[in-house]
Amino acid sequence: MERIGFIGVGEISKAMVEGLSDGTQEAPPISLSPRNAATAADLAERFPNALVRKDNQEVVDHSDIVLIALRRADRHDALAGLRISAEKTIVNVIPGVAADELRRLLGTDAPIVAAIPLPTVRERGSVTVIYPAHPVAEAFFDRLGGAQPVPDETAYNVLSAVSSTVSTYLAYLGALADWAARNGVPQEAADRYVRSLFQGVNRSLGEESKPLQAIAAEHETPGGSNERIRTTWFDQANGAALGTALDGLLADLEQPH
Ligand SMILES: NC(=O)C1=CN([C@@H]2O[C@H](COP(=O)(O)OP(=O)(O)OC[C@H]3O[C@@H](n4cnc5c(N)ncnc54)[C@H](OP(=O)(O)O)[C@@H]3O)[C@@H](O)[C@H]2O)C=CC1
Repeated sequence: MERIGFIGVGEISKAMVEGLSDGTQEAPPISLSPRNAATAADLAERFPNALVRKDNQEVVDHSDIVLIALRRADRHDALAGLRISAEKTIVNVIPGVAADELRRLLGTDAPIVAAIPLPTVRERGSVTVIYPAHPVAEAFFDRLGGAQPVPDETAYNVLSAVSSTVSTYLAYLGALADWAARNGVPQEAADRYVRSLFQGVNRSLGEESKPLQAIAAEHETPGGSNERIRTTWFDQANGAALGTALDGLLADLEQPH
C-alpha cells in the first residue's frame, strides 16, 4: 500500500489524515511532519497508522506520496534543501504555487500534482479537484471521496477561486441568523432554523441532472418573496461585485509569486 507523508500538519492535513484513517478497513501508513506538535501528536495517538517523524526529510523518506500542505509564506523555509526522488508523487495543496515554482524550489523530477481538498474530505464527503490528471493522485483522492481532474491550469485556478467562497457562504448563513436574532428571535432558535433550512436546500443539490439555475428557479414563485429578495439584494450590481472579487482572486492565483 502507498505510504503517505504530510509536510505541514494543520487543518487540511488533519482532515485528510482523519478521512484516510477513521473507520477505514485498510488505513495507509502515514508520516507527519513534527511542527504543530500538538496536532501531529493527537493524530498519531488516535490512529495507529500515523507516526510523527523527526523532520521533514524523514517524512519524505518514509513516503511514496508527499502532501505539501503549508501556508504559502512558509514554503521556502519548509521545503528548501528537501530531497524528493523522481519515483515519488508530490501533491501540492498550496493555492497559487505553480508546479514550475515548486519544482525549482525542490529541484526534483518527481511528478507534481496540484489539488484542492476541502475540509469535508474528513468524512470522505467531497470530490477533490486535481491538475494534471495522475493515476497515483487520483487513487489517493478516491480514498477521500473522489478526484476530479481538470484539463488545464486555468480551469484549476478558476475552481480554486470558486472553492474560496465557502466561508462567505457560511458567513451569509450566519448573517441571516443574526438578522433574525436582532429582530426578536432568540439566537439559538434562529441558528437552528437557518441550519435546518439550508441543510434541506443543500440536499436538492444532489439532483445532478438539473442545472443549478433550474434548482434555484424551483425555489422561487414568480412575484413571490424569494424572487423579491433575489432581485433586490442579489441584483446585477451585487452579482457583478461577486464576479469582480472572483476575477481579482483568479488574477492573483495565475500570477507567479
Ligand atoms: N484549510 C482548508 O480548508 C484548505 C487549505 N488549503 C491550503 O492548504 C495549506 C494549509 O492550510 P491549513 O491546513 O488550513 O493551514 P494551517 O496553518 O492550519 O497549517 C499549516 C501548517 O504548516 C505548519 N508549518 C509551518 N512551517 C512548517 C515547516 N517548516 N515544516 C513543517 N510544517 C510547517 C504550520 O505549523 P505552525 O502552526 O507551527 O506554524 C501549520 O501547522 C494552505 O496553503 C491553504 O491555503 C487548501 C485547501 C483547503
